[in-house]
Amino acid sequence: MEKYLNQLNSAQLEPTIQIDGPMIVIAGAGSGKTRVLTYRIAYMMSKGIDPFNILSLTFTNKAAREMKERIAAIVGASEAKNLWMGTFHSVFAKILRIEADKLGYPSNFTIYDTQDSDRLIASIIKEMNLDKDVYKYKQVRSRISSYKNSLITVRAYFQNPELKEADAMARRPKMGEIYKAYVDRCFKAGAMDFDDLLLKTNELLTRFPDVLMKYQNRFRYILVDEYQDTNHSQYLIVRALSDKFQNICVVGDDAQSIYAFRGANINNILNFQKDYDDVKVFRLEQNYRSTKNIVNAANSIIDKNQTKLEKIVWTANEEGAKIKVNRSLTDGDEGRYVASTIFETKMEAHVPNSDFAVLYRTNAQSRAIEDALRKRDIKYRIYGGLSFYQRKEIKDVLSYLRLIINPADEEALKRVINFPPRGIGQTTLDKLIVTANGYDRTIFEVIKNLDKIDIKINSGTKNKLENFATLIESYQVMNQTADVFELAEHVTKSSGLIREFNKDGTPEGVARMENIEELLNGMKDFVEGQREIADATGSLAEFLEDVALATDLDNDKGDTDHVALMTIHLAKGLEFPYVFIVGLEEDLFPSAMSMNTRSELEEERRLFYVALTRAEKQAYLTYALSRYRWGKLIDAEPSRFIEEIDEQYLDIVTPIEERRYNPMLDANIFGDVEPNQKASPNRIRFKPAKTLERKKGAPKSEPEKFQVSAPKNLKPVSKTSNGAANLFDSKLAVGNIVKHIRFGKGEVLKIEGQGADTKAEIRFETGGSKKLLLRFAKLEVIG
Ligand SMILES: Nc1ncnc2c1ncn2[C@@H]1O[C@H](COP(=O)(O)OP(=O)(O)OP(=O)(O)O)[C@@H](O)[C@H]1O
Ligand SMILES: [Mg+2]
Repeated sequence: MEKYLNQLNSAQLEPTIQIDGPMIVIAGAGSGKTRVLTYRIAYMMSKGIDPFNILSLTFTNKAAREMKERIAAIVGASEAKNLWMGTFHSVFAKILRIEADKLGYPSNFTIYDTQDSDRLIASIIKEMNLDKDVYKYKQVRSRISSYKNSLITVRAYFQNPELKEADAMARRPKMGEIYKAYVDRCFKAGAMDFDDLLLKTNELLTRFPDVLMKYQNRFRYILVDEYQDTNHSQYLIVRALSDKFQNICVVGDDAQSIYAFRGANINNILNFQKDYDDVKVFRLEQNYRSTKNIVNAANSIIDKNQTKLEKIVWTANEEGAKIKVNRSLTDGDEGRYVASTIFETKMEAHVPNSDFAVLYRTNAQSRAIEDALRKRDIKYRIYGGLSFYQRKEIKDVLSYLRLIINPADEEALKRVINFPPRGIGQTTLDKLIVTANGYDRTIFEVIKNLDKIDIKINSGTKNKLENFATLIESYQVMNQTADVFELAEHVTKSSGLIREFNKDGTPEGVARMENIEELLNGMKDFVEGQREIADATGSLAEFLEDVALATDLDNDKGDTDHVALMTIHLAKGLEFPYVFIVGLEEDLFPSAMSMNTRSELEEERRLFYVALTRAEKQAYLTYALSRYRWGKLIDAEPSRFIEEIDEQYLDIVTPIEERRYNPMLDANIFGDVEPNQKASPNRIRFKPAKTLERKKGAPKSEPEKFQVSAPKNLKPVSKTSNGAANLFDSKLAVGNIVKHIRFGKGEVLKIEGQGADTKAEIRFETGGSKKLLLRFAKLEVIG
């Protein structure tokens, strides 16, 4: 037997060497699903299967790259080159380029990113004179996205009165018209958005049986990772392609299905056995990633979900440390806790930054963490959010490049026609758009034919427009001989972009220049790197495709040693020795928007399961008692997910819950009690109540849920270690001047409420007055 197969346990070996027929591996986190896929491909190749016939679909391009590297290490780099591996989007974008003409698209079609789609939708809403507060472009985009992922084309939309009714009920009766205009405009611009890459592939495979047959014969063996998060459109593609040979292997974990909000359908995994004949089902039970504590805690969490496939997950790994639960006063404190813990762990355990990940529910939470890490001089990187390629200056450069390849690209043209400023105003652009729509031509075609068509533009402006077109055409000529790097270098200089960004001399301007430099460096790398890949030529078109489909995770060259900051959604499939899950508060995680139904709440719980199972050695759960959200400081209470974990797996650094005022606990809030109470018999404990699920509509505060018992030897104190007064005990009066750790100096305007609920309204010098709950606010009386 092949030597590398020794690196699998017997349960993993079975699906690895099962090559023919439909099969599914359903298994919990960290049990080696991705490993099975990787080794299976290597095994198939060693059995003589042509890599050309293997299609492997992964969740990120990074995952595909890593898999390919691993396979290359086993079977040799030259063999692995020919594998088709990547995300659904990147693989099918390639196929669509080959077959584009069948669908009436140019093979060099542009891929619109969400920013491009948003801009186009906003522009259509404006052109149609619709109320932009009713027709919010992001909501409209996500609605269009859900039509596309359910394969509802414009025609299907108008044939189905129920859809129109549903949109009318949602106060958006013109949704269908916007959808149509959007689709028409994309088509005319030679552009596909992300959803089109799947929708058009489906169209291709259903309308052209010969094309379907071609790819069925080509992809005789299909493998899909993270199958639980495929949407309907992806599902149909896989079905169609695998229909002839039925050599389809999918792996997944229903407990990790977390993309329902983007159309992922958990039923795809649940129904797999019904979709094919004689499906072989494999289960893996041993987790290799995490300690016993983490595995057991994760099991205890997911147990609370009703909709799930029963699974066993166990590990032979060591017991490990308990999961640390930490409470902070504010999000700022939470950040400081994370940063100092990382700092200390690094010192003690001599581990690199890259051993740590901080995971959060929403991107906005990263700021407080970043601040604290910066203060500690700990290098970090934020994944997600605005990707490098979406930064303004980068998009400007890319827009010029996109126009070279596809001058019909309306969004690229609108971006740079007057940037750097060349005297072509918005009025002119509006005229061009209206004329282009009227003649059913592209804006670029209109510019090229100004003399032949009916458009009122003065001769000065005409000249400017013609010069712009000539500039783009000169780049097109250069593109025939120059490589991406040479071309981009020329474009940034001759278009005036460099001059424009250099002009202001501000730090922002400098940063923009550095980013452009970084882009050019990346292009140089790309040109060099492409020589290593079969079929790749290092062309501009290839570069733009890479960029359009790059997720932020893909840009990670692994060159610096940094702490990873990302949303939980992005962390799927990854693993880190130390994982912080921050912001574990009701309304944040679980999200306030996902608590209306049981199924939404169960998806949040799966998200928590995904987060926890990323940790190898140590997991930290943190929450704050107050947090800035939407520009306001609001009170928060601990997430139900903390309560749901069996407490034997937890090490509660600070007491978990005090919904009623408790002086013992307050002493601790103010930092008088040493947090390190690990060995103390007097630790504050809580006991979860019988029913852990909060009933819909039930009040949030249910004090009887917990039996809080305070350690006897703790005394409430009124002075914190940094000297600020515990104002709950003190006599704060109207007119006092106080200092707040965050807002600075302020005057007390009003005091209301009693006991634990005492609040003070304070007008701060930094602007505005705020109401603060005294037992949480760190106030120092200074006058
Ligand atoms: N038989 C094995 N021996 C040693 N290590 C293993 C074995 N199987 C898996 N691992 C390791 O365990 C970790 C988890 O494996 P893998 O990422 O394949 O799990 P997964 O089921 O895909 O997890 P997830 O559900 O999070 O995607 C990896 O570091 C992997 O290398
Ligand atoms: Mg995996």
